[in-house]
Amino acid sequence: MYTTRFLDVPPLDSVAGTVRLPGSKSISNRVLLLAGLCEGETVIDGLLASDDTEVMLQALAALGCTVERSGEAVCIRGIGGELPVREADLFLGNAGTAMRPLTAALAVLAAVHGGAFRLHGVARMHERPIGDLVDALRAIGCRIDYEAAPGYPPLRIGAAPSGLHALDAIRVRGDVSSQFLTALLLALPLATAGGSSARISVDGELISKPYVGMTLQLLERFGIAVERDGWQRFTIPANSQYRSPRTLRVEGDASSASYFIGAAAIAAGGQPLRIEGVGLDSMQGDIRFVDAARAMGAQVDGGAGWLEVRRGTLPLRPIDLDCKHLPDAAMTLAVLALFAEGTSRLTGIASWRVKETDRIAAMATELRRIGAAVETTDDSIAITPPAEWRAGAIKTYDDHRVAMCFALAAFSRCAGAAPALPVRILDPRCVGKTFPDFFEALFGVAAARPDDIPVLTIDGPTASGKGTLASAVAARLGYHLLDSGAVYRAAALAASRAGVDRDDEPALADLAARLDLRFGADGVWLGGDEVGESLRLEAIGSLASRISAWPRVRRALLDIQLAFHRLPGLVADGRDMGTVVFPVARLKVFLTASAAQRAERRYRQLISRGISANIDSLRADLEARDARDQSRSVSPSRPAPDALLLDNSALSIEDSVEQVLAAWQARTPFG
Ligand SMILES: Nc1ncnc2c1ncn2[C@@H]1O[C@H](COP(=O)(O)OP(=O)(O)O)[C@@H](O)[C@H]1O
Ligand SMILES: Nc1ccn([C@H]2C[C@H](O)[C@@H](COP(=O)(O)OP(=O)(O)O)O2)c(=O)n1
Repeated sequence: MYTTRFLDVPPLDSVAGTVRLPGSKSISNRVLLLAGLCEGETVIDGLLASDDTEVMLQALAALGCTVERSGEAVCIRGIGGELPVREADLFLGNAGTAMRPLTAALAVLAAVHGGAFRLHGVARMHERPIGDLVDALRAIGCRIDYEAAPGYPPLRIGAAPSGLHALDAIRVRGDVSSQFLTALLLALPLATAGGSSARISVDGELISKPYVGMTLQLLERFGIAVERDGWQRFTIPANSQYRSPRTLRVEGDASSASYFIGAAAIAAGGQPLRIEGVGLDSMQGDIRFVDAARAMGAQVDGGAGWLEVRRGTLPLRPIDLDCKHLPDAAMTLAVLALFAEGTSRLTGIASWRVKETDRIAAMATELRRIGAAVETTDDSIAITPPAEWRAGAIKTYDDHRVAMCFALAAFSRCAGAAPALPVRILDPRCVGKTFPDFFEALFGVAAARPDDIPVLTIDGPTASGKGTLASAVAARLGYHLLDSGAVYRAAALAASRAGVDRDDEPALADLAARLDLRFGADGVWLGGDEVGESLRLEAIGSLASRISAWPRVRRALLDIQLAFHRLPGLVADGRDMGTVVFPVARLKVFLTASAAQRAERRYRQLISRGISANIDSLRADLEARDARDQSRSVSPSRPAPDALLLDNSALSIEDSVEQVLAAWQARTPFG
C-alpha cells in the first residue's frame, strides 16, 4: 500500500494479464458479524484485509469472539446468542458496514442480556446519519442514546428498561441507506428467541436492493430464512437461530472490479484483461457495472468467478443511467464518462451525499479539475469530457473510491489528450478501506511508454549521501529505488567468492551476466544468501570500483539496472545514472560534499555499525576511488550537462531531500 502524501500515476496506455481482486467489503463484514453471532467456528476464506474489516474483527474480539488468522483464512468462534462481554468501547473508523449492523446487534443483545456499549468512529463517521436505524430500534424497546448530535454517532447502547416489544410492526426508512434495513435483518434473529417473529416494513422506496438481496442470501447461508414480500416487508420467523456454515468463501469485490473493467474498456492492448475473484454469477449488485460498461462500449466475457474485458468502441458511448442499484461502481462510470463522445448522466445517486464524503460534490470538483464540464443536482451528475485535459492533483476526501476511480484519468491518451497527462492522487493511503494494494495491482497490469515513466537520478562520489538521499526521495514519491552501487558491489562480492581475478575482464563479464541478484523487502539476495551487510564492506566497495572500470562488466550489468525502470517511477543512484543508464531522466542530481566531510561521514557510518575504521585511511581510500571512478574510459563519474549540482557539505539530510523534491515538483505538471 502506498502511504505517501501523493502518488503520481504516469500516463498509462494499455492493460494486459490477470488481476485478482480482494474480497468484497460488504460480504466480508456481513459474514464476520454473522459468524460472530452464531455458535461454534466459522472459517472464512478470501476475507478482505482492509481498514473496515479490521475494525469489525477488533470489535468482535472485544465482544468475546475468538478470532484466529492463518494465512488468507480467518476462523471466528462466535458468541452464540450470548453476551460474554457486557461493556465495551468500540472504535469503528469510517466503516458504515460495521457501525450500522453492530448498533443493531448490540442494541438487541443489550436489550435481552443487559450491558453498556459505546460505538464511535472517525470525525466523518460522526457526520454519517444513523437516526432512522436508531428510531426503528428504539421503537421495539432498545435503549440507544446519542452522545453528541442527535441522529449521528457516537452512540451509547444500554439495557432495555422494559424489554423488547412490538416486533411485528418494525418500520424503517429505505430511501436513505439500505444499510439500516440490512442491519435490522442481520440482528433481529436475536430478538426472536422469545418465540415471536419479527416483521419489518420499509418506508419509502428501498434503494440499493441488491445489497439487501446479498444480506438475505448470506443470512440463508447462516440458517436464517427470511420471508420476503416484494421489497417492502420482511419477516424473520420465531426462534430463528444462526447456524454456522462452518466454512465460507468471500467473493472478490465487484466494486473493486469496476476500476479494472473500466481500465480495460479504454486502454489499448490486443489481449483481454482477466479479472479473477468475481464473475457474472456474483451476488453483488455492483456486478451490474458490467452491463453499464457494455452499454458504453466495453467487450466483457465472463463465467463463475471470472471476467475478461477488452476495449470495444472508443470513444465510449455516453450513458444515461439510473444508478440506484450500483451506487459504488457508478463512481467509476463518472470517470469513464471522460472517455465518451458526449455528455453522460448518472441519476439516482442521492446516497452519494452520505457516504465517506459528499461524493456528488467531490466527484464534480475533481472531474472539473481535469477539465470536464460537470453539472449536478441533489441526486444526479452530468459529465461532459474535457475539451482540453489538464493534469490534476486529485483530492480524495479520505474516500477510497475517489482515489481508485480517478486513477483511470491516467489513460488520458486513450481519450486523445496530447500530450498525455499523469494524474496525481493525494493521500493514496485511503484505498486501504477496501483495496490496500489497488495501485500495486494497477501497475501490475498496466503498461506505460518508457518515456512516460519518470526517473530521477542521483549521481556523485562515494559517501556524498547519494544512497541516503535516494532512498528518502523514493520513499516520499512512492517510487522504486535502484542502488546501482549495490549491483556493482554484488558483482564484486560474487567475483571475490568465486576467486575471479579483478583484471580478468572476460571472466568478470561472464560472471556479471549470470549474476543471480534479487532486491526485495527481505534484503539483497545473491543466489541463496542474504548479502546486504557483506555488500557494505569497504573492501567490496573498492573491488567494485576496480571491476566497474571494465566496459564488458558495465554492459553485462545494464539489464539488471534497466529492469528497475517500472511504474510508477524510479529513483536511481550511482555514478552514471544520469549520463549513461537513464539519460532521459527528468531530474538529474549530482551530489557532492568535501572529501573531509565525506571521510567523516563514512567513518561515523562504519563506527555506528560496530566496524572499526581509521579516518585518514578512509579519506585516502575515497580520494583514490574518486580518481579512479572519474578517470575510467567508460562511464566516468561526472555530472550530466543538465544536472542539478548539489553540494550538501553544509546541508542536513532533510534539507537535501526537500531541495531535491522541490526541483522534482517544478518538473511535474502539478506545480
Ligand atoms: N546531507 C547530509 N548531511 C550529513 N550526513 C549525511 C548527509 N547525507 C548523508 N549523510 C550521511 O553520510 C553517510 C554516507 O551516506 P550514503 O548515503 O551511504 O552515501 P553514498 O551512497 O553516497 O556512498 C550516511 O551515514 C548518511 O547518514
Ligand atoms: N552506477 C555506478 C555505481 C557504482 N559504480 C562503482 C563505483 C563505486 O566506487 C562502486 C561502489 O558504488 P557505491 O555507490 O556502492 O559506492 P559508495 O557507496 O558511493 O561508496 O561501484 C559504478 O561504477 N557505477
